[in-house]
Amino acid sequence: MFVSVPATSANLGPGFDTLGLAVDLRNEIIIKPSKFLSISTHGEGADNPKIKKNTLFLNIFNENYKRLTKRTDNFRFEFHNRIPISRGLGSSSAVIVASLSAAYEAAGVKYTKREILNQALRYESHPDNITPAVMGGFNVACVENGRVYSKKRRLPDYLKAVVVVPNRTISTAKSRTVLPKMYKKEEAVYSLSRSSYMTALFMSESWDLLRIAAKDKLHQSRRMKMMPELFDVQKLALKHGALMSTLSGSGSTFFSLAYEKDAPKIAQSLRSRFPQYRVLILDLDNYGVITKD
Ligand SMILES: Nc1ncnc2c1ncn2[C@@H]1O[C@H](COP(=O)(O)OP(=O)(O)OP(=O)(O)O)[C@@H](O)[C@H]1O
Ligand SMILES: N[C@@H](CCO)C(=O)O
Repeated sequence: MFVSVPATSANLGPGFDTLGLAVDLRNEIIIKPSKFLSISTHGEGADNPKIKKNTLFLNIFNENYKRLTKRTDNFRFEFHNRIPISRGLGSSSAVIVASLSAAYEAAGVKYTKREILNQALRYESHPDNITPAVMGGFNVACVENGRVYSKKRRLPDYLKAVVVVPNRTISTAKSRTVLPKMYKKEEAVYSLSRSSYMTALFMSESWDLLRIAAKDKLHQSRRMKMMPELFDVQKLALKHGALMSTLSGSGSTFFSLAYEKDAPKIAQSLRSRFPQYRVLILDLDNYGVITKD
């Protein structure tokens, strides 16, 4: 069995815990029945003993395989990781969505993507990464009584993502602790209005107004202060034609959306100014998690 799951960029500025989209940078897992548990890890995290063990994947897989089959069986897992870990590209959501999909496939139980998404919410309480990881495309999502209600819009081929991946990791849990418990009404309205406007722009493919919609007062600049050079990344990307440029998830990656023709010059300017960071031009993803026998 083969499972492939995309990286995701959440929040998109003002859509804190609600907006997200998928990019074509995928973790792939090959799973085969085996006499003994066996794991091999390649790519991102392969040199990190904690990631190599892949406890997060195995715990979710085993729990759900047992729930679905009432059995415990052994498998061989081969992990090919491309999503940078703890950099704001949804690495934890990718693991959660991939392990759930793998458990349903291995159990031979019929399922829908919506079921995977609702199960994924048990392991990650905000839906903005898990929804595009399952569905692909741009998604707006909310949670009611333990279920995810979401709407997807496919993304066109002529748009690309330019992502700047710093070498510093930022854990989501830690990055949430720098946020205030209370917000002023003006801050809430500022971001709420832009999050709604951004959703309307994505749904109507009105890309040229995105940079107004992408501003935020809830989390972005508070988090960017932990890595102040990100303000320059954002300025430079916008100066060279990015349609919007936002902190990806809780950081440290910075995500810019651009017309295909502008992506190389945005990437080039970022590479020359920040040679220590990885700068990637990525296709957007409309498929979400994929499984094959
Ligand atoms: N490929 C992987 N294999 C095993 N564990 C992983 C893998 N990717 C992520 N993890 C687990 O998820 C944690 C990272 O989750 P975290 O939410 O902090 O970052 P992220 O999902 O990359 O960022 P964001 O949610 O902001 O997009 C890691 O510390 C590790 O425990
Ligand atoms: N909405 C989440 C995304 C990161 O998982 C946050 O900003 O903390």
